[in-house]
Amino acid sequence: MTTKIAVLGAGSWGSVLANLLTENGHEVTLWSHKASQVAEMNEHHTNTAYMHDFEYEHNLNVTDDMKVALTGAEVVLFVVPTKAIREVSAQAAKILVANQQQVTVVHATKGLEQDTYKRVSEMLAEEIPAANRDGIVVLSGPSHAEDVAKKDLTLITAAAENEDVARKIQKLFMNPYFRVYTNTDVIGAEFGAALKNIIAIGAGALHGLGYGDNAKAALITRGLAEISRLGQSFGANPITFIGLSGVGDLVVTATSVNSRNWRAGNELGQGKSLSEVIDTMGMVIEGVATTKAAHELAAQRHVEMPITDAIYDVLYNGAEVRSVITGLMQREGRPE
Ligand SMILES: NC(=O)C1=CN([C@@H]2O[C@H](COP(=O)(O)OP(=O)(O)OC[C@H]3O[C@@H](n4cnc5c(N)ncnc54)[C@H](O)[C@@H]3O)[C@@H](O)[C@H]2O)C=CC1
Ligand SMILES: O=C(CO)COP(=O)(O)O
Repeated sequence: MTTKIAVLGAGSWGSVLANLLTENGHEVTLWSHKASQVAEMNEHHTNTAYMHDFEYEHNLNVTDDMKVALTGAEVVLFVVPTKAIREVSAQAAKILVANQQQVTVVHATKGLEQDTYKRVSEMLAEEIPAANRDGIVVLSGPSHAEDVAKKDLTLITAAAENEDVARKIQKLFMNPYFRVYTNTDVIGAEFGAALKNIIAIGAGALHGLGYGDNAKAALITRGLAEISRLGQSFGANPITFIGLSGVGDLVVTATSVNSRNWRAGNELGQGKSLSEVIDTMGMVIEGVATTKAAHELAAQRHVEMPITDAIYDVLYNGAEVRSVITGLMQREGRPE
């Protein structure tokens, strides 16, 4: 059955998800706020600023008019960076309310809001109270756009409090190379998604400094412990952190050259400054802002997150990566 879907955000992930949904036979309109990008995608079916050497389905509609994208849509997928979620969803809510339209809201964004520390689904629930028919569905898991574009095998999770709604979204995305599981632990899925980016920066930094596989495996393992601690303090199910949206996403992000967060960490490890790294990436490095939010949130809730704190010191206080590693290694011995 064909579903009419609006995808808001045409960076690497939004555009590739929109392409996959189009391949799956749905009627998809992708919205971008950049007119030049819309022209390129409609005329040449390319999106060179975000995806090199990739040709999109020719029947994927791209527009810079959000009303065109939303009108008639049954499902709206948000894939803008965390810092743009409120602005874009408030704009969408106005259009949906004026249209008297009810939609299923899905997001694939990975981060926490600055200062409020809210999860993306909390922001969306606040911004789209009237037009949101089903609660929010979170799409998360180990899924670099670059691999999905190549139709490499990818498995992710659709998390929603209402399992029927998660199943509905699962069906839209499933195809022979893209397998979707359902989960009802929205809190766990979102904390796993947001916090793994912090650890990926750390893993990249270890690589940039020349550390070996033992160090990287240890960082991933102890990183997962602190992700899980903070998530559980909000009621997340610990099992979620050993699933696709937990360890799955952590492993891919903390080991892949496709990861923007890993690459940022690698460049920091090689001695570049944070501003240089941000200026040259050209895409969002969610882990930088999330490190600040998680560091502050952990302090507020008295949750121990030593790796996050160390990465915060590197990113925000100018600490040397090697010296924070020494600090972590010399912490008092404790049971695992
Ligand atoms: N790239 C990937 O492989 C994956 C990314 N994600 C998540 O998806 C989200 C988006 O990431 P990417 O697509 O990689 O980012 P990106 O940097 O490639 O693209 C972001 C897009 O959002 C647009 N945008 C930025 N600010 C905006 C605003 N204020 N209003 C409207 N549009 C705005 C940009 O123009 C761009 O089209 C992030 O939270 C990321 O963690 C999740 C899974 C995979
Ligand atoms: O979340 C991702 C893969 O699952 C993408 O991570 P990066 O933003 O680090 O590329």
